[in-house]
Amino acid sequence: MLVVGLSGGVATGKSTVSSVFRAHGVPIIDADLIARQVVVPGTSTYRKLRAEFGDDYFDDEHGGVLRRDKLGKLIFNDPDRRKALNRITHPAIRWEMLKQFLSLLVYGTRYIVFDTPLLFESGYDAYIGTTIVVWCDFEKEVERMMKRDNILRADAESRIHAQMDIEEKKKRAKIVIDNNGNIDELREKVKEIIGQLDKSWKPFIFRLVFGVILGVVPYYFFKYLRA
Ligand SMILES: Nc1ncnc2c1ncn2[C@@H]1O[C@H](COP(=O)(O)OP(=O)(O)OP(=O)(O)O)[C@@H](O)[C@H]1O
Repeated sequence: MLVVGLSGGVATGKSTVSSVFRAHGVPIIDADLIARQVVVPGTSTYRKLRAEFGDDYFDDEHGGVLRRDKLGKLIFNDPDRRKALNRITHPAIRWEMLKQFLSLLVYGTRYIVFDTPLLFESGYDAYIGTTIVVWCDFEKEVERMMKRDNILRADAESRIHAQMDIEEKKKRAKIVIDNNGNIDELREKVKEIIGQLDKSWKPFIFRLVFGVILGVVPYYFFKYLRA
């Protein structure tokens, strides 16, 4: 199975791109969604977060849900608290991603999209088949974020600056999508990429290599046991 990593800047259009893949029947592993799911009340990650950050960061009038905005502000300016958050949440996120990946592997999907804003920062790009970066000009990125999230320009700009430079991401990507046009143009570009991926031999090669490994490893293992 070919894994297609999808990344970009903040509000450059990743979700819009992944929705086109989804509509085409391609499974998506959505890192943002998983990051939200692992901290819902009742999970062990939730309990650890509550013990670490205290009741102020949880909204008990609404089921005790995590106050993401408040925690986001805290960790934005405090690297130690950010490390504490990552130490608690990252193992759960990685485990959930692995579970989803393995179930899709068993299911036999030709390729999947792994949608994660921190694809390059996390170093996952080194392990996956191909990478897509969707970008737009800084000014458009700021405007789209301000409109979608109803935030001030200064907040939008600082969120962009907190991430890896988009030019660096573009350099490291195999496929770069320019999202300076309108949404329909973006959708057309994604459909073209889907057409190329559908024709690609890469998923077949990945399956062949995986199949060989699955056959060869047990063969030598049992040979070794019998010797
Ligand atoms: N080509 C476009 N023209 C106009 N608006 C767009 C375009 N592409 C995306 N948008 C809008 O910009 C906003 C951000 O897009 P989207 O949510 O897809 O970005 P994202 O990269 O997934 O964001 P995030 O980094 O927050 O996860 C949305 O409101 C979306 O509708």
